[in-house]
Amino acid sequence: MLYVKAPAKINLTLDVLSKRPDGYHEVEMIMTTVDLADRIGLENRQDGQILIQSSNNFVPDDQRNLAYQAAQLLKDTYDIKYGVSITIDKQIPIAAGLAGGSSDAAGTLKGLNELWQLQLTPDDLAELGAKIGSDVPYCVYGGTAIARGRGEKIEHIAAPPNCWVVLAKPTIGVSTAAVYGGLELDQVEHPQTAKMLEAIAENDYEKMCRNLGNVLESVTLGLHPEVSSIKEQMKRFGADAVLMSGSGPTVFGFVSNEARTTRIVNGLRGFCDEVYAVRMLGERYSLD
Ligand SMILES: C[C@](O)(CO)[C@H](O)COP(=O)(O)OP(=O)(O)OC[C@H]1O[C@@H](n2ccc(N)nc2=O)[C@H](O)[C@@H]1O
Ligand SMILES: Nc1ncnc2c1ncn2[C@@H]1O[C@H](COP(=O)(O)OP(=O)(O)OP(=O)(O)O)[C@@H](O)[C@H]1O
Repeated sequence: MLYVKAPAKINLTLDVLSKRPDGYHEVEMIMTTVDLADRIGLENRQDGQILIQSSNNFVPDDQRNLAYQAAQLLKDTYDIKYGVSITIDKQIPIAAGLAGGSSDAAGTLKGLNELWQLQLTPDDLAELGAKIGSDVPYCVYGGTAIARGRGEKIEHIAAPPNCWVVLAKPTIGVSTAAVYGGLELDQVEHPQTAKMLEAIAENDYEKMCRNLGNVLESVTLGLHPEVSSIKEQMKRFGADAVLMSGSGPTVFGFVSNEARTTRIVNGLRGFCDEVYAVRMLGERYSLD
């Protein structure tokens, strides 16, 4: 059995520049991986079948699973006769804005590249991953990056200033397509992506906190007011800065000190089931 870690990501910024003719949106977003990860087990099969087993009943166990799609794509592209049993130990909240499914797909691509000895480069895997979903190429590399296009054009940047990250996911799940669909582009307040890049380059924690921004946040807040109240609580308990990740509904808060992190986590647990204190991983390939 080969094991691969598939970490979650958060968006430090998420800007949408335009709507494209293909139905996707042109984005510009800074993402970084955090140390909350699914663990994927891969075992070769001689019968050619792809089987999925997961610790979580809400994870689909058929071709709807992005890890299944990753295995199928490799089989089809490289005419592989083997199959694979994929076990997903799910730690990342589902439909949360943390790229859980995309990271499972990326982890499966990387793991099968080894198991089936395909000798593909990370760039090859990222290009294949784009066929599965917009976040998959980024998840192949991990670390800190600015993503453009529909999310598949990746430029690696330095690790953000070090701090604690509190994640809180309300019980609702959010459909990414519905959130992009609800975006009114002429009304959005664009984040200062250039300032965030400066903050990271200068390793300036306060500047990073001041420049968090996500244009999808107001859409999700409109659909799910409970996300607003989690943001408010996180600020009230003492987070330095708070933002929704991706299309939501997970909210993250940055905290510079451990004692305050513990206080925020304990405070939030009162009315939110899924709360985690994690660290940013910073560099690409840091889990490999
Ligand atoms: C919100 C983010 O997670 C931020 O990292 C991503 O932009 C979404 O990435 P994802 O979940 O991998 O998205 P996909 O599976 O490729 O697309 C889901 C749906 O989101 C919308 N979508 C996604 C990406 C993009 N650049 N523009 C879009 O409009 C489309 O309606 C698409 O049908
Ligand atoms: N391996 C997987 N893990 C979790 N959900 C998956 C997986 N494969 C497919 N799905 C489906 O995808 C939907 C979205 O789940 P996921 O956890 O990937 O969302 P997300 O974290 O919001 O992703 P993103 O941030 O990339 O938009 C789920 O409702 C589920 O039905």
